[in-house]
Amino acid sequence: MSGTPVSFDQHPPHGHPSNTGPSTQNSDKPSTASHAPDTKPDPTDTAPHPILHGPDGKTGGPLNDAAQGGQSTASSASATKLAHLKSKVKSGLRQFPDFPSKGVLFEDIMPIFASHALHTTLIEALELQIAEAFQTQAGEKSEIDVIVGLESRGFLFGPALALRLGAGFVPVRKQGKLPGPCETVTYKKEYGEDVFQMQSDAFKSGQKVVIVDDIIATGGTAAAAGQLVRKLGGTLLGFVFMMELDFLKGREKLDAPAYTLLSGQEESSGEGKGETIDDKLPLGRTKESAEEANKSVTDTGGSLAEARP
Ligand SMILES: O=P(O)(O)OC[C@H]1O[C@H](OP(=O)(O)OP(=O)(O)O)[C@H](O)[C@@H]1O
Ligand SMILES: Nc1ncnc2[nH]cnc12
Repeated sequence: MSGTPVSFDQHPPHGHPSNTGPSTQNSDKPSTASHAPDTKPDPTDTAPHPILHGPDGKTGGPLNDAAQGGQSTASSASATKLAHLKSKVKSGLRQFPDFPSKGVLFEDIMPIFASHALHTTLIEALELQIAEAFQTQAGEKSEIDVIVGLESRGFLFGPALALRLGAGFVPVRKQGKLPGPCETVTYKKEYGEDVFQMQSDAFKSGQKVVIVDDIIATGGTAAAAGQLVRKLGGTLLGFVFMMELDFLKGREKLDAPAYTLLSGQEESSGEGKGETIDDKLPLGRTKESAEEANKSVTDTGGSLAEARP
């Protein structure tokens, strides 16, 4: 039913609208469907280490890979902590079928920000994720000069993260909102087309930039932001997302490493490899609508390379 939220564990595996069986995601607590999630600390929470999506799309970012050959106690503790934080963040998500249009399973992140505890946990998790991804020290000034946040949900946590990292914050906004000379890119996203802008003097050429946003779906939005950063002469270190809708393969549109805290809409109830795109479509989405949503940036001013570095 349109507009009715479903919990993380309730939403069916994409591509299987009729499959309403239990999720196999992990032992994270399900979010509550119609009210803000319970945010009390849970001493019994023993979630396994979730997948860290590294730049190659496989398990583990740079630190994790190195860790496989002999992890230090400190990095091991940090990985365990990150796993715990991710599990908490995930408990604050909820899903709305057929929003904003039919066939889209909307991931609602707002309960996370409605809760002081979950909001705090999210910022901590993102800081740790960035420390792992870019080998910075949590709590210390990083080599990152600028966090670029994407309108509008990237504005919810980009500035807080920038403060924690000792970096500046620069917004990418929808067309017509920023004064002065701007760079402009038109792009396609999961549900429609949009135009992004960035002020031409937002940062200095050569500054090190990390782009953050809540969700990467088809990747059109993030790819467009990457183009803007490059138009300004920024050194794009990578992208960080709260969540990735894996089946839409958005990271393939990106030309810098991408890291995500959580995966969404990825379960396939054990069908395993060899699934077609039809098997991976959420809630009645047609192959045609998914392919339409997945079309690349329309006004790129340059081609997008492989996502993997
Ligand atoms: O990977 P894609 O398919 O491009 O989609 C991802 C984008 O879609 C949503 O933003 P939206 O444009 O809905 O704006 P909002 O944050 O203002 O709601 C989301 O916050 C991402 O920015
Ligand atoms: N399924 C989805 N849920 C929330 N935000 C999105 N942005 C693009 N696709 C989305």
